[in-house]
Amino acid sequence: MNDRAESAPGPDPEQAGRGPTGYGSGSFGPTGAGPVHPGPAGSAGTGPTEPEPSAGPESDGSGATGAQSPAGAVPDSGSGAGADTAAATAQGPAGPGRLWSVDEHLADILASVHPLEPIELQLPDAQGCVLVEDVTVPVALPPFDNSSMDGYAVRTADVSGATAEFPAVLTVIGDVAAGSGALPEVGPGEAARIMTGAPLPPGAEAVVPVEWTDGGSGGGAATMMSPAAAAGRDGASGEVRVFRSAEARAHVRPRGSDVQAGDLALKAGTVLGPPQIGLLAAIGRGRVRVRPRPRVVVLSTGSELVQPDEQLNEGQIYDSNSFALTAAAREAGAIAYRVGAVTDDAETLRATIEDQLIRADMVVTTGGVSVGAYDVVKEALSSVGDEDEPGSGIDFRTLAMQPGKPQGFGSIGPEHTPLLALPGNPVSSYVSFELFVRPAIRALMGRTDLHRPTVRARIEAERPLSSPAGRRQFLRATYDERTGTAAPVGGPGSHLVAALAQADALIVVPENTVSVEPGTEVDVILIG
Ligand SMILES: Nc1nc2c(c(=O)[nH]1)N[C@H]1C(S)=C(S)[C@@H](COP(=O)(O)OP(=O)(O)OC[C@H]3O[C@@H](n4cnc5c(N)ncnc54)[C@H](O)[C@@H]3O)O[C@H]1N2
Ligand code: MOO
Repeated sequence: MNDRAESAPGPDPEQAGRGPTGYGSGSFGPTGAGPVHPGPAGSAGTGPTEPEPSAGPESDGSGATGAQSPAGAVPDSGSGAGADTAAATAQGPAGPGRLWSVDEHLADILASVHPLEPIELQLPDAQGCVLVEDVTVPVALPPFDNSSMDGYAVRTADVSGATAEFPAVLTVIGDVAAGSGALPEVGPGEAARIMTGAPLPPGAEAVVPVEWTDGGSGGGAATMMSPAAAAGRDGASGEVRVFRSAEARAHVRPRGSDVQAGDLALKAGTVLGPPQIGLLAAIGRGRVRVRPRPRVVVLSTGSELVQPDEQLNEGQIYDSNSFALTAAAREAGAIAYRVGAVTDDAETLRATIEDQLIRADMVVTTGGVSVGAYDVVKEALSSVGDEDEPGSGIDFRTLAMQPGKPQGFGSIGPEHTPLLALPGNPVSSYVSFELFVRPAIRALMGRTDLHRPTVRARIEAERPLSSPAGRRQFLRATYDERTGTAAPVGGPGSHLVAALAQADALIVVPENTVSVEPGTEVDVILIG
């Protein structure tokens, strides 16, 4: 179960509906989905069949108070930090009203996410993966002395003192091309025409570039060689005039000058980027042991959601979260599978997730985690844990942050696959992804650089920024490295996807700060 194919999955893994068919009908736990599946994963609920959730008063800071609202204006006018903090205080730290800090939530997630077991992968599939073995060099690079220029392989004594006026005249004994096996011996008074990368023939001590010679033409300095085919190998015989002397080993790349046999090419823990993949290929390694890229299944929930390109009817909106988060998961290093929106029906959602588990190292859902009557993720997953399995099940929490207040996290299914249930508001889900999912993906990959870089920057704004008391706020911004400033884009509203698309940074306003004056230095997370 949940076996990982060594090769990359089929084409376009992001495509909806690529879920496995015929997956066993076992349930998540005591209250898991029954054996009745709604259909292939991804096809479930792409059309809204449930009633629309009623639009309750919004408490997510999406009101008119933008980033430039007056000092002290708290955008979260609903059950914001005040209410949350009061509840937490009233009910104690472990009670249902407990407010969790961003750091606590992240720590809990990272404590339960472990690097995936290493596997052997073909080089192209290993890109972005963490190497788990020390790779040593089996043969020296370059494997033989070779020319760094197109020119003539010569004996240095023969060209000593050569000038344009008094050139050395050598007999050309043949061509040495890259890949040449049988090499001509260069004797006194002789030269072999040699191409870049070709082995230095025996007897030769240096290479003179063709530009230092007449190229066999009998005239002045050549700009290039006469093509072997076109010239009927003219130039590979006859005479060549050399206009300059050459030091021993000039334009020769010595065997082993890059790496020697037995050298450590790459050490365990290296992230395989393009140059590292190139080095492995150069030393002849076609397969390496790495931690695989995690397979992350992204599914959005909401009966109001319609896929792009489809007809938008009254009250419907396009599903943007599954696209944004699938792209973000891929960018974080995962193999991402996008599952289309699932309707607000707990059984459908449970069955869809169950269908996906076979190809998931992690599941990410969006929407349905708040307190609405149709908050399906909460309904479907609150009770999937197995009482006999410590740590199993999904825990729904209120976090002291904006956006991203409601969050779910836990593990699901027989393999205890981590599941993060993010809030549905598009900015909330994206910010939550950055803060929680991305580090978790990188932890699964065995990477040590889990987090985005954070810099200190001065706020560039016309008016003070307001932030809800008791919540760490993440304001979308553009960061200017040159001036060391960050300027908010859009306001704090969790629905502002257009502003999010302009942003490359998140301004972090601490929990105990309700107003930030322009010019103040703050932490800024670089997400671009
Ligand atoms: N009475 C309360 N209402 C709300 C509270 C609260 O504490 N009390 N919290 C608010 C906060 S904060 C957030 S965040 C949201 C989270 O709600 P859900 O996770 O249940 O998300 P939904 O209700 O499903 O959707 C919220 C919003 O986002 C839109 N959405 C959802 N999915 C997508 C998608 N895939 N692509 C684009 N847009 C999506 C959805 O249409 C809603 O507009 O709850 C607040 N309410
Ligand atoms: O502000 Mo909610 O906390 O929109 O994610």
